[in-house]
This record gives sequence, C-alpha cells and structure tokens, in this order.
Amino acid sequence: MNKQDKKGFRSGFVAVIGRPNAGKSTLLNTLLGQKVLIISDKPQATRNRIRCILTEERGQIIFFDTPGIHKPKHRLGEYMVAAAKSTLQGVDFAICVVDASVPFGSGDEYVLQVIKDSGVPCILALNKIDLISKDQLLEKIAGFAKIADFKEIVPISALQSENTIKLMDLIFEALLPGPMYFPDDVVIDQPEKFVVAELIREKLMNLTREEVPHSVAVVVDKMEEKKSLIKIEAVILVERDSQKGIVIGKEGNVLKEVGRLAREEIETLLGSKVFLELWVKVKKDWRNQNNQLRDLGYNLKDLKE
Ligand SMILES: Nc1nc2c(ncn2[C@@H]2O[C@H](COP(=O)(O)OP(=O)(O)OP(=O)(O)O)[C@@H](O)[C@H]2O)c(=O)[nH]1
Repeated sequence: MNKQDKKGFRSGFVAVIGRPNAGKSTLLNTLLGQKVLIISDKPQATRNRIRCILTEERGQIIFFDTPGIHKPKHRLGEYMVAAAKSTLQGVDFAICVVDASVPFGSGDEYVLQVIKDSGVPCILALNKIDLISKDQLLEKIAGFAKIADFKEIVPISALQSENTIKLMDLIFEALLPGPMYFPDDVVIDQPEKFVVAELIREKLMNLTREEVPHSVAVVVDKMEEKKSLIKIEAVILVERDSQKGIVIGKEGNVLKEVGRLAREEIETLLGSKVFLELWVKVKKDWRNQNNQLRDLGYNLKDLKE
C-alpha cells in the first residue's frame, strides 16, 4: 500500500521565514536529518527559495527555505527579499525563525509585519536557546506572545536539536489530510548541479570575509562521469579584480582549501570520487546586472507569477 493511501496521511506546504542568520537552514537540515542546505555564520547565505521535502509514515511536509528578510542594497537583495515574501503566498502556514540570542529589533518587527500582512498562520520558533538563560527565554516568550498572534511559540536550538522533534510534531498536527506530492526519496527539488554549486559557495563564504562572501556566485558548467570518477568544472564569479585575488589567495591557498573542503562533501553527496576544477572570473557588479542575475537563475519576474 502506498503511503498516501493510508488513512490519516497528512501533507502541506510550509514556509520557513525570518531575518538573515536566524538559523532557518540549520533548522531544516536538522528536521530533514541530513545536510541539504548550506550554512554560514555570515548573513544572507540563502539566496533562493528552495523546496525541501520530509516524508514520514504520518505524512509529507514540503518546506520552503527562504532568503533572510533584510533591507536590500542591490538587485540580488531585492530578488532575495521578494522570493522570501512571495513564498508566503500559497503555503499552508509559516515557521518564523527568530534568533533569541539577539535583542528584538526593527528587522524582527518587519518580518512579523510581512507574515501578518500575508494572513498565513505562523508558528514561532525561538531559536538558539542554547545561548541564553532560562529567565531570558521566559522574557522573550512573554514579549513575543504580546506582539503577535502565533499558533504556537516553540523554543528550540536548531544546532543542538533541542525541542526540534516537538516542533516537527506540531507541524504535522497542523497539516490537513493530503496526498504525497513527491516520491519519498526526494529531499530537495533542485538539480545536482545546484547543490554542488551551493556547497562550493558555502566553503567560499566561510573562508572569506567582509564583502567577498556576498560577492561570489558559483556556476557548475560541467559534470561528467569518467570511469570511476566524476569530473566537475565550476566557475566562481566575483565582482572585482581585488576579490579575485582574495578568492585565489597567496599561492592559491584559499582556492585550494575551498576545493578540498567542497570536494570532500561533494564526494559524500554523490557517493563517488570527484575531480573538482575551479575557475575564478570577474563579472563587474553582477549583483546589480539584470542580465547577469537572469543568467544565474535569479529573475524578479518569475516571482511575480
Ligand atoms: N548557537 C547556535 N547557533 C545556531 C543555531 N542555529 C543556527 N546557528 C548558527 O547561526 C548561523 C546562521 O545559520 P543559518 O542556518 O545559515 O541561518 P539562516 O537563517 O538560514 O541564514 P540566511 O541564509 O542568512 O537567511 C550559523 O553560524 C549557524 O551555525 C542554534 O540553535 N544555536
């Protein structure tokens, strides 16, 4: 018998939304039980709306990981925020992830307003509770309960898997009976090339500083199987010549380390030995160029449909 034929099988669409760096991708990796999304201590790591699928005996949840909502400073930022906001149209409900270890600010207020305006019911996940005391947490819960009407407020640590099972139970409880939308072995609905490019970008983000992490894009040009090896060619785009030097590093040491770390993870992902070739190219101010953004798969028009 298929899972969806079973009585009581529930399914639905859930947007995971919040400010940059709140822990949205970390939470999804924890709930999915595997690393499918990239994580960085630098904000704005997630640039696209990405569907991730969790299937259990009791149901299927289609999560949307979204870029952090922030004040955009370039076209790419506008795309990211528009992608996050438009995700709220057409989902059953939202999980708003808030970093409980930082003071409440106008950024949080704005996110809550966006959710309120969408009319979508919301579960608040107060994240990073491993970094605060019990008293601070109680204060936070009381504060948030006053300012918005959440379905639930759930304190969690996405990083330490604290209370995340409880959160998952609440999500399943909130879903209605429904069909299975994806086969049960699909965890992310993005092509392999996208996931590989993201893993390379994650290493770049984590090994560079200041403006550089936000100025890089990665495109996988080629992926071909050769005997027992997968050969991957990827291009790293930067915005300025000086950034090219930083990404390559002294005697190529940064690029080598990016390649080594990315290759190890890609090998685990693909279950095969990998030969990874990385090229660095300058595309001046690509984050503000509509044609460059379109080539990279970011298109504001797509979001308005
Ligand atoms: N201490 C602690 N750190 C966490 C927790 N959850 C996430 N982090 C850290 O917070 C940082 C941001 O995490 P991400 O999951 O990339 O955050 P995000 O909300 O997806 O970020 P954007 O891509 O900027 O929207 C990373 O350094 C994580 O390791 C948590 O529960 N506790």
